[in-house]
Amino acid sequence: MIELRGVSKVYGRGEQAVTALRNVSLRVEYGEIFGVLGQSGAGKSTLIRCVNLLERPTGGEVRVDGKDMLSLSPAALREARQGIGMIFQHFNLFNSRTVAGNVAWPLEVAGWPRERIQERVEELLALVGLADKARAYPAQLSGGQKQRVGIARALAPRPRILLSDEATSALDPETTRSVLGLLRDINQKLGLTILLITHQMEVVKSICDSVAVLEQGRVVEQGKAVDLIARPGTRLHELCYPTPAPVAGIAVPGGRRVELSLVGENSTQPILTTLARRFGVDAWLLEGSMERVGETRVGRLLFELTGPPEAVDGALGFLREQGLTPEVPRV
Ligand SMILES: Nc1ncnc2c1ncn2[C@@H]1O[C@H](COP(=O)(O)OP(=O)(O)OP(=O)(O)O)[C@@H](O)[C@H]1O
Repeated sequence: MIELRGVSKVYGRGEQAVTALRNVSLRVEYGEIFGVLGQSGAGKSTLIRCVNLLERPTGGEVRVDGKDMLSLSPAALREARQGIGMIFQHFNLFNSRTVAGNVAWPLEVAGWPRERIQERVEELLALVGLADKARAYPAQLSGGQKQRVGIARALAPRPRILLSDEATSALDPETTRSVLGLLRDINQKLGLTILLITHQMEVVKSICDSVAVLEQGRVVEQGKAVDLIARPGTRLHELCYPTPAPVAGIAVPGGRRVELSLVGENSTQPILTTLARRFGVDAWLLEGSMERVGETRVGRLLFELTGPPEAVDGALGFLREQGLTPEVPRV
């Protein structure tokens, strides 16, 4: 488990001082994939580097597996870092080493015997689907393959935690999907806790269990990804479903605008026809989508209801009874 409590980070001093993190608190549970989403300059890299102390926070507390990282001796910190792997946007591979040599590197540094290293490297290359590339050099690999080597190298010393610093930002959408699939796979197979930073909503939607939104060094929202995405009014919901200008301009005369989030089982009900049949209202669909957030189906419908006011009220009451909490947003 990773816990940041009131972490701040200021680079430089006096007039040159830049505050990168302001009183950041977050908690990553064992075995989950936790995403930190933010725009460029929000402080994401600083935050993730504060976990393994590649950056030392200016204030606050960093706990990893219950250990107070800031109070560790240099030797104890080196040992703690063995339990925390890291992968990077630009892979950071050694170009003069083969794929196998790159994966072996942390094990050589840790003093593993040669035969065990070879065995472990073979196991890892099989895990990331690169068993046939052991003797290739990074220059001979695609971006996705390079990131797989990065992942194998990070996993070599059997860490319990993996930090991912924009690991898919330099990859095309299809390769991104396959690398994210691999991360989800190792998360499930190895019970690895993953903390990742990203500016891509797609990354959050496809693999994150929990998420924190970082803006100007502050966590402005934190929780389960599905809950935040499905709840109108949250930052994540707005980022997922920005109301397009043409829809904002449409108004059905006398209509009540309704935004409905459908999660899990609710997403499989014929909700609009039910409203029409039971209450005699008309539903004018403005926008709708249905997608997956992790393993859960999440849908969103934006529509206007028309009909006698009692019928429309009845329809809204029915939606509330179903636990669908219709929100009526501003037009
Ligand atoms: N070593 C440093 N010295 C001074 N300022 C820094 C340093 N590293 C980062 N900063 C500043 O801290 C703020 C947060 O930077 P950080 O790199 O953590 O953000 P980020 O969200 O990761 O951005 P990006 O997505 O562009 O990498 C920025 O204003 C940046 O200019």
